Amino acid sequence: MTQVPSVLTIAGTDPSGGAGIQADLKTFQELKSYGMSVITTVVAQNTTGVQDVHHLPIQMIEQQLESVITDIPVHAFKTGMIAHIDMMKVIAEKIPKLDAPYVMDPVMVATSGDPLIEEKARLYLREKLLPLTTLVTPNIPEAEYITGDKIDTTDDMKQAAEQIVVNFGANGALIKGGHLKGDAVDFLYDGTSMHTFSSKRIDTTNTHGTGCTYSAAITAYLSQGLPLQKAVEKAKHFVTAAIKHSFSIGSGNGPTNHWASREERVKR
Ligand SMILES: Nc1ncnc2c1ncn2[C@@H]1O[C@H](COP(=O)(O)OP(=O)(O)OP(=O)(O)O)[C@@H](O)[C@H]1O
Ligand SMILES: Cc1ncc(CO)c(N)n1
Repeated sequence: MTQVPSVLTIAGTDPSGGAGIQADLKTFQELKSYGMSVITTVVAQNTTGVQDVHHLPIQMIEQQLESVITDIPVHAFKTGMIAHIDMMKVIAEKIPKLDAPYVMDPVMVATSGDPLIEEKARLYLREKLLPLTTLVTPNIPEAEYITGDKIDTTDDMKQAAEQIVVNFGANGALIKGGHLKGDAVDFLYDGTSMHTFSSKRIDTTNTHGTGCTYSAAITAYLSQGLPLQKAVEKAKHFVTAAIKHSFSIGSGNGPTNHWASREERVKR
């Protein structure tokens, strides 16, 4: 009988396949962890932006979580888009039952700039969910929201990473530099030391779902028992390759390529 690490995403959907649940499941599959998903919101979106949203009833989100948890072990899980405070409350209640590493992608706006969560939910996320995380993975605007401080330089990024752990109670914080100029540099503060993950900036606008793909890859590696720093290092290689081989499809920001990164990983 094959034993496989199983991994769960709790997030919104993307019918165009580049972000959200769809990006997460593609990443889990590519990295050979068994992927499961709880949908919070059905999002009508594509490479150009968000056209509509339909939030699932709270009891349906709760039931999906119960259906998974009561049947299959979860070796690591992530959350993405959680639009409403009531959804967050249900998820916060179930987290102790999961008893596994938790990666939070604190999704607030889509690459297109469309807002994905309500203002009250942002506050709850910062006050109540953050302390439950093994790792939180904000981009620069999300890190600015969490800390309340402007981030312009790599020193500001490092400071934000440390602050999110020390002042807001996350176990680890990975600040992503995709939104700054120059190399794509991310900083991880794990409660003891600062680690740097850097790659050359790829000249592309195909960055729809990069954050989802990255946090899903970290979660998959954690489900396989890798320590946090190693999981981030390998996930950074994965997302960089996926951006390098991204698809110029759609008329907006194209999606990353989850499977063409395979050759890059085989070479290493
Ligand atoms: N043009 C690029 N070239 C290389 N790496 C990039 C580029 N853009 C982003 N990255 C990297 O991709 C990863 C995801 O970071 P990013 O800041 O894009 O996340 P995000 O804004 O949360 O994504 P999303 O578009 O899903 O909201 C990080 O490792 C970042 O450094
Ligand atoms: C559902 C969903 N989650 C996250 C993002 C951010 O990329 C998105 N565009 N859609």
